[in-house]
Amino acid sequence: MAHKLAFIGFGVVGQGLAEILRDKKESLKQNEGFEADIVAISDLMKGSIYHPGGLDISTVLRVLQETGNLENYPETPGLIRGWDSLKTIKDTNADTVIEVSYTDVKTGQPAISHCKAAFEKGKNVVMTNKGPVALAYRELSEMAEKHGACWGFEGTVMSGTPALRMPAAALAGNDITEIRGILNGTTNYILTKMEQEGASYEAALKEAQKLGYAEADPTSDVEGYDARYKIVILSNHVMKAPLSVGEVECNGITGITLKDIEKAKAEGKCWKLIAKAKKENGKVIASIAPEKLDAEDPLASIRGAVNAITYQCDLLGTVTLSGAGAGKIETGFSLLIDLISIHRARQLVSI
Ligand SMILES: NC(=O)C1=CN([C@@H]2O[C@H](COP(=O)(O)OP(=O)(O)OC[C@H]3O[C@@H](n4cnc5c(N)ncnc54)[C@H](OP(=O)(O)O)[C@@H]3O)[C@@H](O)[C@H]2O)C=CC1
Ligand SMILES: N[C@@H](CC=O)C(=O)O
Repeated sequence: MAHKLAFIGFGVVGQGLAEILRDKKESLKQNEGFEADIVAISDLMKGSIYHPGGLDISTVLRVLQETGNLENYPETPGLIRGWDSLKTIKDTNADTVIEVSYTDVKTGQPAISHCKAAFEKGKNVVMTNKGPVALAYRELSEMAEKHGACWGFEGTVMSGTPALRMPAAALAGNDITEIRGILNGTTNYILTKMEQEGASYEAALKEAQKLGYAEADPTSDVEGYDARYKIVILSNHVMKAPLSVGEVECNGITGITLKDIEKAKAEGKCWKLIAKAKKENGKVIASIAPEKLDAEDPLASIRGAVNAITYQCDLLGTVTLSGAGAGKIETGFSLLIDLISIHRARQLVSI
């Protein structure tokens, strides 16, 4: 049976997943037995459409590209327009909510309410929005479990690179005692552009925004708040150690000038925004701060919007993973892998 999806938010990442579902429809069916219908999309400014029988993805994407608004989706018998996010979550026939609205760095809202509304209805949530995972991990995990729903959030850390799934699956049994990484694509892109091309901070940030890497409010990226959310998610989910956002010391890259970068380069070093979490006496101590790295540091060679993370494991030693940290298709893929996992679990249950 095809999964029925409702999108809350339909910006860069939402459209990325829609493109993947359009372009890989046949191979996903053939290789995974996976089929999905987008039944609803509710976006703040781009409008809202719902059809219980499914929307035509190619038409959705074309209409949006040509007119910028979903209200121009052609009239079809049974089509409903104008439902807000909560009504879409509660009252459509979707079994899974794709939460890709913006990340609010202070309250995590309205995305936390979106998750709660979905779980109360027994609906799965798959999301790249970091707010709910960083601010309400425990409450939402318990709620999902209580209502028999799945909660996927691979894309909240390092986009589609399996920074959460890899340790959970392949490093299970290890005690992960320390995590260190470059977890924000926008800032790494900016620092790389400044270092390699002498670009100004402002020009590099503008490019990162154009490429779809930056947050709706890029202050989140450059001040380190986005990386702070990610280290909190890693601490709670991967290290199984409760850590709240307020406990993480946080400094961004706004104080780093072209002159600092040139100076580091002359010393054979480079500036990176480093996220760290370390278990100490049963507690996790975490921080976000720019660091001047030696060329031999494994994180020094990570360029552009690529991210990297090192897990210190008691049984396996040091394991480093690198890959995309942001981007339309890369992050769209993170939602797809969560959906495929739900699909595989559903298959196992029905055997
Ligand atoms: N871009 C990336 O590479 C990555 C992004 N993320 C996260 O994924 C999420 C989506 O990112 P991205 O697609 O880039 O962001 P965008 O800003 O491109 O898209 C977010 C969309 O959500 C809409 N929106 C905001 N609030 C609501 C609401 N209450 N109800 C319905 N729609 C709403 C916005 O509407 P409108 O603009 O029309 O007002 C916008 O279209 C964010 O939380 C981000 O932190 C995570 C990993 C990587
Ligand atoms: N703005 C974020 C997007 C992914 O989380 C980043 O640049 O890493």
